[in-house]
Amino acid sequence: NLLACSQTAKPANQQSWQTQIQGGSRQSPIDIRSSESVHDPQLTPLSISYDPSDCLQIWNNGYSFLVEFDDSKDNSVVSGGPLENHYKLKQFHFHWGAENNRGSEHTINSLVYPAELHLVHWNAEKFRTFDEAIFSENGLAVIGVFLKLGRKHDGLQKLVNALPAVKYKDSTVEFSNFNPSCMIPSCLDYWTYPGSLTTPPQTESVTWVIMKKPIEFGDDQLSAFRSLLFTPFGEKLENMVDNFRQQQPLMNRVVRATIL
Ligand SMILES: NS(=O)(=O)c1ccc(C(=O)NCc2cccc(F)c2F)cc1
Ligand SMILES: [Zn+2]
Repeated sequence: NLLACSQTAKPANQQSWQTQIQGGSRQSPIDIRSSESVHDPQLTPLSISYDPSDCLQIWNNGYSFLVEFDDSKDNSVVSGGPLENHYKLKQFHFHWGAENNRGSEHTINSLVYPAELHLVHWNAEKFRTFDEAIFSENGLAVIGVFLKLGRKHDGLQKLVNALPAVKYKDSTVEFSNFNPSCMIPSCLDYWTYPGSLTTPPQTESVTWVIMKKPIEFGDDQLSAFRSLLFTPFGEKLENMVDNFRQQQPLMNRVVRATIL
């Protein structure tokens, strides 16, 4: 008939107001409902090994601050768990809120954490560069670690002390000999699901590994994150806060959980 059907079928839990990329079916972040996750006995522990000498610099890219690694060698890698290949660490960054009641991108049974760490790795067995992997199925593996407020995190302080040098968008500072292993929880239990980048271009190339246990850090350390700026030197000061994306519909995905 001439009248186009206005009521196209939408996946049951897709909300019209969700900022869905065109036809996105596996967007991130999501709310992880632990009761709906599937315990998968085949999920082995993650094998994570980082070389602090691969650490190069910190860069304020106007979304977050990235600690970037030399991915020309094979020293800082993650494998095992849900990953078919070994993935090289490219950078890590954080997402946080203006206030303590928001900040993380993923949530656990709707529980929000004040910040979330993302360790971004790319599949160096299947692709030649990070830029190629970012646009490819199984191209990236991002380890997410929740941060909760409590005791000061001694390992993080070296990073916090460098932040004033990258206050403005597009500033960078040399940063070396930092081992990101200090930010991995001692409990290696995790959830895993197929998803996307949480910032543009939101490509659906990410195997997400979300650690079940948070790490702790101090109020002053979170304040240092919040004193960064979205804006370049000379422009209106806009504090870098609330740099997290809204949760996206699960659609037909299953979140798997370890039983370690
Ligand atoms: N928050 S997250 O962990 O999901 C995430 C991880 C990495 C990137 C990224 O590298 N973007 C820059 C970038 C680099 C190369 C090519 C790109 F298209 C691109 F967006 C964005 C989001
Ligand atoms: Zn991120």
